[in-house]
Amino acid sequence: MTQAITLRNFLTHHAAPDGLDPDLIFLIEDIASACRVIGNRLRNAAFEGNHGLAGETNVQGEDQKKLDVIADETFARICGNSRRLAALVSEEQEDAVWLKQPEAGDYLLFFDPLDGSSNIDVNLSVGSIFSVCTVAAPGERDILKPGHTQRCAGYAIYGPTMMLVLSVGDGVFGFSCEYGTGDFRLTHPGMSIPEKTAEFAINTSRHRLWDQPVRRYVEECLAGETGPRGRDFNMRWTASMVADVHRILIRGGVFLYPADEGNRAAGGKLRLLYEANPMAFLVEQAGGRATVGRTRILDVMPENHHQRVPVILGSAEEVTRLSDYHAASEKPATAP
Ligand SMILES: O=P(O)(O)OC[C@H]1O[C@](O)(COP(=O)(O)O)[C@@H](O)[C@@H]1O
Ligand SMILES: [Mg+2]
Ligand SMILES: [Mg+2]
Repeated sequence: MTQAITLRNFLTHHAAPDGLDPDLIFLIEDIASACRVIGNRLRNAAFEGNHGLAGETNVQGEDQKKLDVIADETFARICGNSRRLAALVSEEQEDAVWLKQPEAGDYLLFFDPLDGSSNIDVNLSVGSIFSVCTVAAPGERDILKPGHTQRCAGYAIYGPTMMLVLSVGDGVFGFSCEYGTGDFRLTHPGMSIPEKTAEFAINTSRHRLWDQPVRRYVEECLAGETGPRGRDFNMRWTASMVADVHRILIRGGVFLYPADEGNRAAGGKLRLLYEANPMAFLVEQAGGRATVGRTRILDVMPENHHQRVPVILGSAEEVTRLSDYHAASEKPATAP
């Protein structure tokens, strides 16, 4: 069997028609190294006494797991020396960490070091999410970049196989980590999301809090073959965005973490800069759609570093249907 090409070979020769900036290649390789180290720390967590809480809360008021802290430190340590990296923006840090005087074309790295960390102690898949944007002008210390300006986005999934999935704006490519060498090798070229699906993912324990368009959509799916959709739907919810999005990139589906009565004041649940934007970039690159209801996630203008947004993403037909339901519910009632 021929050996699948390595991440470095792919980035150097195949990732973009005009080639990639070598400093971006170095940065992506550093991100891959950080993810490899985090994957190994997860694997050994029980031996190293790293299950459980760190005893601190992060800027979002959430209890940090020991591995949230380890993953955050790992990203900072390994990526922090990347030559043109100007700043690190982490879920676990209140403020951006500036590494150098920013110059035009320098990179900004946004990351959720460990996503789905409530799944660690029950030994289910978790991940790391990342996004890379560029500094537009010398001295600019603006990290509030809309998602359509991302240069690269991706995630690592720590599942039965450790994988790195990424896009530099020309399709989505999945690399599996080879046991023994630790190399990431291209195993999933040109990942694409089928337009149609019969699988949805949402935390249904929040049903009582949903708005009418989401309630309508889910109830129609649950009604199955005899309902308005005329077919049966399957449901999955992992409580780890990386695992839920990975499933959609492999076999289609739609993922919803909408605004509801319980999270509206906060803006939603998922964070724009290091969860929603990178996943929306990947989903669009794979032929799917990603919205906050009607508006494209990638067009949301960020207002703050840890901003939360509603997220609806996946197979284009279902996301369009949900967007239509939102539009219909916003129309003023017509006079009788
Ligand atoms: O527990 P809930 O409300 O279903 O939320 C699950 C969501 O929260 C998250 O775990 C948030 O990520 P973190 O673990 O990085 O805080 C998402 O991965 C997931 O989609
Ligand atoms: Mg997360
Ligand atoms: Mg996290």
